[in-house]
Amino acid sequence: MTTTPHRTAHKIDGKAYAAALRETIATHVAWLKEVHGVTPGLAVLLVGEDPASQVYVRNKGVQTVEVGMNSYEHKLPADVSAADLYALIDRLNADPAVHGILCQFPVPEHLSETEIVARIDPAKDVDGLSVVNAGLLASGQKAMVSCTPLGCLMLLRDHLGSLSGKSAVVIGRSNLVGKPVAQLLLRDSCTVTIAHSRTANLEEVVRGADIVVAAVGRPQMVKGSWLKPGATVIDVGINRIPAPERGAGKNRLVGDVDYDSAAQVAGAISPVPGGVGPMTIACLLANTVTACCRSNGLAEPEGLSV
Ligand SMILES: NC(=O)C1=CN([C@@H]2O[C@H](COP(=O)(O)OP(=O)(O)OC[C@H]3O[C@@H](n4cnc5c(N)ncnc54)[C@H](OP(=O)(O)O)[C@@H]3O)[C@@H](O)[C@H]2O)C=CC1
Ligand SMILES: Nc1nc(=O)c2c([nH]1)NC[C@@H]1CN(c3ccc(C(=O)N[C@@H](CCC(=O)O)C(=O)O)cc3)C=[N+]21
Repeated sequence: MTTTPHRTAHKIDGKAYAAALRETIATHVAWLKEVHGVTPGLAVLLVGEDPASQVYVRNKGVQTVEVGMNSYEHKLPADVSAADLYALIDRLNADPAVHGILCQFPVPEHLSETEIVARIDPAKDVDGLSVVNAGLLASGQKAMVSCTPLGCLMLLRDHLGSLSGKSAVVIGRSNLVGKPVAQLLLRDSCTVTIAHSRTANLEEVVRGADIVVAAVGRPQMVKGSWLKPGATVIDVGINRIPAPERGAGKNRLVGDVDYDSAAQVAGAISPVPGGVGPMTIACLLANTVTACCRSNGLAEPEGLSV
């Protein structure tokens, strides 16, 4: 009789990595204050009252202050006019105390995310969403890189060392996550496939990959049986699903990967929660420090960008 050896993937601890990154950031912030007399400042705009967005924005504000930076939170009513929102962005663009500006998405229907992003000074676009930053990244130049992709790449490099020559599949092609993740993997010399809702034979495409990044928004879609044994899996998805076992009306957070089956096959996998999510916020702080240094003509600290 043969027995299959029991495998359990290494858990990629984004929470711990993010905590260490925030310590590094705090050191740089202290140095910027003491030696150069500047305090990095991050402005976060929240339009409307989406409960999940409120939680993220609060977490961002708390962590910004924890590392010694200034946090400017602007809560706007759901029916704010585009003109009023743009006037605020213009003020923040001109404010020397503000080095990073992020408008939390999604915004209400009557506003255009594309136009909001276009209004933000690319030098303060810590979300890396502007055409300028997306173009700089795509052409291999120094850019502000979106926080979630930056966090994914830091975790992958930390776990694998060099990514050169590895085959990578990114599931999802959004401007915020899928596309910039793919650009970063390409820059690190992976052979990159970008999959999306029209991809034929997704399971087979995924099975060829040494690295899988799932940014889909479909709870537990990627199964262990789809994976190449030993693959490294980064789960970006944040989905709330009903959890009646926790009590009536309770929810729990799951990723786009079915963690339990994937952990039997993968070599390493990032969990949800505790994986990419905490990295996103830490990288937002890192981008703000980077933006502050660039705008003051100072050398950029190492370890805050990739
Ligand atoms: N951890 C974090 O910090 C963050 C997490 N997220 C989470 O990551 C996930 C993705 O976010 P985001 O990129 O903004 O989402 P979008 O909805 O903008 O993009 C989703 C992508 O997934 C693709 N897709 C949808 N269904 C399928 C399918 N059945 N098979 C293959 N591909 C599919 C879509 O394809 P198509 O283009 O063809 O429609 C699209 O490209 C969400 O769960 C979100 O909550 C997002 C940002 C930060
Ligand atoms: N302009 C813009 N930029 C963004 O980067 C952006 C956005 N809009 N809109 C929404 C998404 C989502 N997002 C997350 C950030 C942190 C966690 C996070 O901290 N997650 C924790 C758990 C949090 C919880 O328990 O709810 C974790 O995964 O461990 C998750 C998701 C940023 N986004």
